[in-house]
Amino acid sequence: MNTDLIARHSRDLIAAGALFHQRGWVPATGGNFSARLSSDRMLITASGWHKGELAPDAFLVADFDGKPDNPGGRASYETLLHCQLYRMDERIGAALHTHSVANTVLSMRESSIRLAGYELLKLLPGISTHEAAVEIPVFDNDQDIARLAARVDAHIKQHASAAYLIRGHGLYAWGSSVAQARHRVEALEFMFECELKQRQLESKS
Ligand SMILES: CSCCC(=O)C(=O)COP(=O)(O)O
Ligand SMILES: [Zn+2]
Repeated sequence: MNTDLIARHSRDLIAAGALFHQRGWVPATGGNFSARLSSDRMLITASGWHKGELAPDAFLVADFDGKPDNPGGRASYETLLHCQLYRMDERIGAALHTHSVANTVLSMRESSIRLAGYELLKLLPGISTHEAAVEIPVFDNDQDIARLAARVDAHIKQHASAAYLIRGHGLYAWGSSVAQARHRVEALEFMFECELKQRQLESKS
């Protein structure tokens, strides 16, 4: 296994966790992170770690069936959602999952979140102007992660998507690298906060 790549991904994912924790997007032990290592392996957070306090031993290597190389390891409970992304598109290099107030509240109210007119939309794939709109789909939560991953897979293969929400749970976003996935999470969380504030203003007027 490429130890340099593991070290670099671990460092970048630890930094992402610290930033997300500072922003309040990964409370308690919520959230999980991964980065591609090869055509059939990823580095993924072990289950139950606080994502603001990750250390190099918080990660394990697993295949795209979610099976850890080290049989004693316990990968994230949501590992199959990461596997779904890496299997779907070989260009995906990292996937990040957050549990923010904004993404959770919005996901409880609507079946998809329309983001339109934002400059930060340009962080999402294929968008080069604020004069654009994207629909972020919302999937019903499910403790059966294999079943949830199958629903996500079927939908995203039909309707290309930059990210998705799970109702009452959180955001999944991805990119070609940890840096790109992190920038997309930051852009999406910013736009979700704007949407939440706009709805609050609308409800007062
Ligand atoms: C304690 S939050 C419930 C599990 C969850 O949604 C999550 O994102 C963290 O699970 P993990 O197994 O990856 O720590
Ligand atoms: Zn979660």
